[in-house]
Amino acid sequence: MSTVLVLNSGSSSLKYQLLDPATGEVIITGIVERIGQEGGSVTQKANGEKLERELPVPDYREALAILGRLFTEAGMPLTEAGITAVGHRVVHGGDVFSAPTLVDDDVVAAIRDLIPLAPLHNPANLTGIEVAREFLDVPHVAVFDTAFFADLPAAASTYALDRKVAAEHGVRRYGFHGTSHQFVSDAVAAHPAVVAKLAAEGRGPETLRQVVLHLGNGASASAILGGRPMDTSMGLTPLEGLVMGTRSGDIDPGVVFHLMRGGMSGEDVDTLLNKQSGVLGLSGVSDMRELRRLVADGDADARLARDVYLHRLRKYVGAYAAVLGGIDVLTFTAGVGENDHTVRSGVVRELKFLGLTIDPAANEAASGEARVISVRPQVEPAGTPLVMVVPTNEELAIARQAAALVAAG
Ligand SMILES: Nc1ncnc2c1ncn2[C@@H]1O[C@H](COP(=O)(O)OP(=O)(O)O)[C@@H](O)[C@H]1O
Ligand SMILES: CC(=O)OP(=O)(O)O
Ligand SMILES: [Mg+2]
Repeated sequence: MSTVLVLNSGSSSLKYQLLDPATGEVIITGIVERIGQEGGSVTQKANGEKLERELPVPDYREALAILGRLFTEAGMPLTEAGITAVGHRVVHGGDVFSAPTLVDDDVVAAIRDLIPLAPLHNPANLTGIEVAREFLDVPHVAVFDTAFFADLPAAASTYALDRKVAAEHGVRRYGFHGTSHQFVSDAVAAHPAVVAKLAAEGRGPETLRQVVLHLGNGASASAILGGRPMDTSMGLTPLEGLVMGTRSGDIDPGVVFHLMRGGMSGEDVDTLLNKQSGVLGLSGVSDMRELRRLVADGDADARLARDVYLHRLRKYVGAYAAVLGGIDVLTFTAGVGENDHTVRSGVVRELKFLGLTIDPAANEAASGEARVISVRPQVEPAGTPLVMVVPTNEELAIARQAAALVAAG
């Protein structure tokens, strides 16, 4: 069997999956957490068995060494796992990378040069790549979150700043979670309900207008026409746009200067907006499951956090309807989008004017499958938009792209 190891290195965690890109079968999946901190731990699932262990993880080198040992324990030593490529999630590709790229020393240097654009994400991605290249002598492929959005229309990617300053500092909308937005929007376009809708309306797939809401810890929206992105909510960094677990999303840039004049350093404000804001800043919790519990208990801060979260989502769906000239399919994905039916109904219920509807039974049914959750009339009038839930799978998308590049090479 030919397998791909996918590594998603975060600032303090290493998520990994060993999978077969041809079938999508996941052989081993795990996460090493609290790298370089107290209380390191690893959780792995292999052969239907879950293993959890607390152990010191001083750095990435040790995280990968742990991964190697646990693969051996699971009866799949790294050298015998049939690994033909390692796929690395890299968050920021800047203007340099717009497609999956075979890693060599020059690519490593270019990702390093992009650190000023993604100081929270790229250093960890880079460390993951450097250490993994020492451990595994196979082709390594970098798959960039920004790639799908590389050719956004200029009107969407350009900030209205002094052009010289923007060009000098690489300031533009790059967009993130692109692997997910592409995977999910492709799955939507191929879904039988969507194919049937376009056929009934006598339209080609190039006219399909989609809004995708990727709602995880980080969250972003995209407007997609015929498979091509027209706009997306994250910008120069993954801070702009929707309200997230710990990130503010859109704020008046004047807030930054106001806080700095009030005594906070740039570093302080960066930490505030990225790590202490969003749902966490408003309610004290960042996990939507906990927020739901607090709202159910009548907690006023939690209710406001939820209202702000939903208000922002509705604003973006409305804005993207305007960008696309209408919506054919609105899709929810990622941890919150796939699992929290109250967020879905909270967004859609207020958007009847766009023709969007929600079928409570379909919305609340637990299912891991791609499905339609809008009301399905017996005879669907042409032009009725669909609302869908489509599970994302960034690891499978990365594995497939890595395998395809290696096969082509
Ligand atoms: N059953 C659920 N109901 C509501 N929210 C959920 C549920 N399961 C997971 N989530 C949310 O999904 C989030 C994580 O989403 P995920 O896409 O895994 O994010 P990330 O990749 O950024 O870590 C969690 O913070 C949690 O709030
Ligand atoms: C780019 C980004 O925000 O990623 P994540 O959601 O994994 O934090
Ligand atoms: Mg994610």
